[in-house]
Amino acid sequence: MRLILLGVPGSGKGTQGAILSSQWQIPHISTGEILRQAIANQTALGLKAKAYVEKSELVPDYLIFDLIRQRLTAPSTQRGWILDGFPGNLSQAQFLDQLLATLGQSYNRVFSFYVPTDVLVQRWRQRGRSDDHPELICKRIEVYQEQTAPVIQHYRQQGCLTVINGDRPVEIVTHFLQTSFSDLSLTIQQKTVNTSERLINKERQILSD
Ligand SMILES: Nc1ncnc2c1ncn2[C@@H]1O[C@H](COP(=O)(O)OP(=O)(O)OP(=O)(O)O)[C@@H](O)[C@H]1O
Ligand SMILES: Nc1ncnc2c1ncn2[C@@H]1O[C@H](COP(=O)(O)O)[C@@H](O)[C@H]1O
Repeated sequence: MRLILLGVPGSGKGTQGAILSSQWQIPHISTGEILRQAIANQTALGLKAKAYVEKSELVPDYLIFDLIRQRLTAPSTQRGWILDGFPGNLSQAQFLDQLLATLGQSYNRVFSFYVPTDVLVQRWRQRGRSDDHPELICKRIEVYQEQTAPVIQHYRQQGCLTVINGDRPVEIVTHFLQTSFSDLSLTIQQKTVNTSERLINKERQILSD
């Protein structure tokens, strides 16, 4: 299972990523969370990323590329992963496409969380993370609209995007994610069955000719 979760700050990606990761036993890779931990632990990555995260700007791509390359080539991600907050811009999306092609892998689905602004405002107030004050939230939304929204368009054009209504109770959103995913599996399974049947019929026709 390989999923990408996108959505404005506070739309619920991290909440759902953690639930699905525990249910499916695959890593939840939140770039924001990894960066916050790296900053707290004062690692080399943290020291380089700190000034950007504190201003709610995207950290330079090369730092994120190294981080994602390390995670997606690690044994722990061989069974699958849930990406949360990555790709943050189009060059990161292109990097991911290339990395997955090199690894002979692909993502199953991209989910984009939609939550109305008035609901988001309440969530930011309640969460109270250090970057949840109005000035930094405005900055993250601006970054999202300018740099991350084109990523959503990229996946929409590839036909692998599902928009999720994130303004529902947590368990309902989880259920929707699971169901839309199993619907997708069913579609894929059905397509495989149809293709196999077509091939068998073609073989029969060739043999009888
Ligand atoms: N479906 C929901 N209903 C109500 N509250 C929710 C829901 N999903 C998440 N929340 C709450 O909203 C807040 C933001 O959620 P979360 O941290 O998962 O968002 P996020 O998209 O990961 O944000 P960010 O990109 O800023 O890290 C949290 O306090 C979380 O508990
Ligand atoms: N994909 C990313 N590219 C660059 N910088 C990123 C990325 N994801 C997160 N960041 C930085 O971390 C903070 C917090 O991210 P959340 O997704 O809101 O947890 C973000 O403002 C960037 O500075």
